[in-house]
Amino acid sequence: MASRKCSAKDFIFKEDIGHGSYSTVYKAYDKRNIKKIYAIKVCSKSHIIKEGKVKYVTIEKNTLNLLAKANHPGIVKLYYTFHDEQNLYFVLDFASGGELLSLLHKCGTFNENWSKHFTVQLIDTLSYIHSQGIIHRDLKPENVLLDKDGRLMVTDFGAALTTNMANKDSNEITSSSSFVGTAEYVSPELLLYNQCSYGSDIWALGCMIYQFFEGHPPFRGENELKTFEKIVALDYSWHNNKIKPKNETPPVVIDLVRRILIVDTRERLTLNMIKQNVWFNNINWDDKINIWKGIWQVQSDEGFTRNSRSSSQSNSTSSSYHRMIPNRQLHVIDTPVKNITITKQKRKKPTKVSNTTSSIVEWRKKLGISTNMNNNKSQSVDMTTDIDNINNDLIMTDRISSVNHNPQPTTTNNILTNGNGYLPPQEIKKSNGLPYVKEASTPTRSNRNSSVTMSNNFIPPTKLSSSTTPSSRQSLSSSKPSTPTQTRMKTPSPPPQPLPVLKHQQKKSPQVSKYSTPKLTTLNIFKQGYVYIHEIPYKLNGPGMSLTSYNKIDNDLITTFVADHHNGLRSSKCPLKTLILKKNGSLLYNNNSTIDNEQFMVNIGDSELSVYDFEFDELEKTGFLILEKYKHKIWFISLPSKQVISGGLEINNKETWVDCFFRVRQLIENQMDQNDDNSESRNSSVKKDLETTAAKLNNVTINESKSTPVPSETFHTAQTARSPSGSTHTSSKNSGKISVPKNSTTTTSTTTSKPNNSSKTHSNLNSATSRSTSSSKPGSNTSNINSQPLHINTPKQRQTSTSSNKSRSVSAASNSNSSTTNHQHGSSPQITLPTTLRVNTNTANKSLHESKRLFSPPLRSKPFSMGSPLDMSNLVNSNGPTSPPLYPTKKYNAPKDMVISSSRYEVIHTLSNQHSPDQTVASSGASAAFKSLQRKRSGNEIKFPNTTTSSISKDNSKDNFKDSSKDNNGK
Ligand SMILES: Nc1ncnc2c1ncn2[C@@H]1O[C@H](COP(=O)(O)OP(=O)(O)OP(=O)(O)O)[C@@H](O)[C@H]1O
Repeated sequence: MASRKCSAKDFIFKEDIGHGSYSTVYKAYDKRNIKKIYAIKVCSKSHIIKEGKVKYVTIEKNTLNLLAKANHPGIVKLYYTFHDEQNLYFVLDFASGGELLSLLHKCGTFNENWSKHFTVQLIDTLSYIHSQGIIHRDLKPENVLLDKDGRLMVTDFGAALTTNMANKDSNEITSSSSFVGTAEYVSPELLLYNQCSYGSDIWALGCMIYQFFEGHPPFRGENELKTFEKIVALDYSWHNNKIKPKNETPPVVIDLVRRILIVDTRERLTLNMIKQNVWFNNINWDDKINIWKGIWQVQSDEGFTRNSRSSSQSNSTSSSYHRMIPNRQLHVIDTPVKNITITKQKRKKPTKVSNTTSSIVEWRKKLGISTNMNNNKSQSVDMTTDIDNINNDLIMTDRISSVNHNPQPTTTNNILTNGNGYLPPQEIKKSNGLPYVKEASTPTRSNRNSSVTMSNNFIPPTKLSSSTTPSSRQSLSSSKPSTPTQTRMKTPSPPPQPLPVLKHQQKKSPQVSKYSTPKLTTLNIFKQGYVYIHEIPYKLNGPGMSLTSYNKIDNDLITTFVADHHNGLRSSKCPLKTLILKKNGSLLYNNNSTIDNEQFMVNIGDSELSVYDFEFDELEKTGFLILEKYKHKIWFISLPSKQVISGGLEINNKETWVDCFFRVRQLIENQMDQNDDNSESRNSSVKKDLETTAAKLNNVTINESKSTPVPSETFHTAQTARSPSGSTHTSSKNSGKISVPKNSTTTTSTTTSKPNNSSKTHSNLNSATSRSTSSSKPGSNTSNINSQPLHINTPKQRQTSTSSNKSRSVSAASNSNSSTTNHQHGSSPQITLPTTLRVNTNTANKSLHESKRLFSPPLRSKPFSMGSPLDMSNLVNSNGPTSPPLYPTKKYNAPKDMVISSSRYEVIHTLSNQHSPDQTVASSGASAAFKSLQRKRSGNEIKFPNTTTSSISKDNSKDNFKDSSKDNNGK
């Protein structure tokens, strides 16, 4: 395969799969070989410079470059590097199995077989890395990824050090070093002497072996300083794992770890010595085929000890395997409340190097050790490197290696050895043509052109950013890598819609946002619908949500929980409830059988409330909205399918629950602004609203008639013909009675009555229809750009969607106009349709989204009630408050007193200004969740089947909890 010069245009960027402190990693397909999947690490140049990361990016690039030569299966391979105006790109092996740490968290601990297998692979990999004169310096389970077969791949060489040591199997101190690494795995020589060696990696290996058996690293203090103290004092012990039976760790392993975790590097075992250890007596270190079998290939038994999270379950091994690989996403949509005085925006991920460094300085100061940290001669890159240097010196004008677009050499069959290790590249080439490094010629213009032709509406990031992104979003996402893009631009936003105001509420003073002008509605019920609510109380001593697990609400916990309790969470066993969100923030529920028995659940404005979106999609009725009142309760909220409820007690389906939450929080903030210290009056207002709602709900009529399947054509007609007039379904403001006139849903009143802004709406509607009919396949040419639905699933927009998530966090805290952003990108008005109306073809969905975007529902003025599915579809657009107007050009200005934090604990802690021992735990859980925050909400993907991404995501979402490994194993 001829080598070539690459650019972002050569790849189809899919979902982001992770975030580092200076990068976002995307899954991507090679356009020239669509079966080939890569992980592309995208680093924003400006962010790298701003954060002083140039050095680490350069090291990573150079090291991976060097290590890519031998195709060692234990190292994430770098295939290409390139850059454009904004970003640097690393095209890497895609490790679909995720991080080893996640697997370990899932498992609790590994059994001896797995531990040994992983250790053997680590040793083989480290041997190779050291043989190249490289010290990794940040080895830990987080930096070890797994491929689809469970074969490990070491990654993250940003802290690596290249030495000239002749003896590669020596723990002799090689150099003075900068302080890098992660507290728990940092070696004592680095702490005490500011020096490192190959032995430093071996120290980390020892920590990892310990962790495989015990479930946690050997040295972990309440904070980094305490951790350091433990490290130099060799203060660790075995059998601390309460889940695991005592003495399960074989003495031979304990002895091995003891010989590795030795402070004096001269006494510490070297890799060769480790290989000779009795624990590896059955290992043939030359048998690379066996060594490099994936963990899923070698073991048929469970290779792990279940932890408490799943101990109640005894599912089959294979399903357990599948659940081991996390691929569901928990999105934190938590918003801290205002009046918190942290102003600095938290980074997506803590910058471990600098954090650890400052801790070490502090620690060394305490001990009276020299704190001269500038002894870093071995690192050659100037931290002050400017953008030109990045362009010219650092990155990256061509491929690392020529690429064979065949399946990767990471399968056992492809691992070629010469008995001593890996075949030299030439040998490999001769043997089977697998990739190896070679100088590549500059691609020809025609090559480049051809890739452009293949690019399906690819718009270079620079173009796209200038044409699509409102400044507010840019300002929020300025420090993140801008996303490579491949598809289309977004259509302009619909015009602002008036908000409904009920007459009897007009006396109340209107709530006006500080940052935006919409008159917020005084409609009492913001959102209402049938849901399943699963409530888990907090209990100090577990097992469900005990202090330990509760404090670590992260992706893993929720994934496990949902997998384990799927049936209980959303099934006929779980009775449907009516959930009501009031404008005062009250979230109430009502058991449908006892409709008058309304329960107060929580207040959305509560500072101790966190909200998570776990693959939640209102259109598809998948996933969960998770609400958590800190140390009180967790609620899993999910939506029933239309088959279950046949009709729907749903109002305001134009806005998602999440958007409604945000809007209500915004309202509450405004109220707080207006009357900061009259909590009493707020309480009485809450009470009053509760009473009003209770009275209203007493009169709700629920029509239990079964839904009638409706052909897809009808669906389209119903969408486009939905009346903006409001004549069909209107809410009763006086009686509180909700009823829908029969047969009212087939109205085509678009032409018979006009909404407030009817002319505009009408023209949009027409325009939607014509676009809908004239639209061609996605990506065929730019003329389609304007005909795309509101959500367009491009990496760029996923990026802005990320920003959108972030801005959600901002909004409630700051009373900003973030709902504007949300509405534009993350959550356009949702139309909830009966399942029978849902059409899965691209065209139909496209029509749906176009109609959805352009349709301008009026206020209702007449009562409505549940009816047939068609009734519902009309209800959807004819009721409830509209979203605030959009202000795409308004620049977002964060208020000074705003906090952006992922951690519910941190928020609470900041509020109460107290310290408690569980802070660390809570923060780490939150930071894991915060990582997930950066991912787009699954709904964005599902909505647009026009892109390949959407169909893939859709599949996943549909099958949310049955086959959680599908995405990882099915490639
Ligand atoms: N080759 C890959 N295949 C699959 N996922 C990957 C790959 N590389 C990275 N990831 C995922 O993306 C996340 C971010 O990776 P990245 O290397 O950018 O940052 P990091 O190493 O986690 O953080 P930092 O570089 O700040 O230490 C990782 O945590 C990992 O889950």
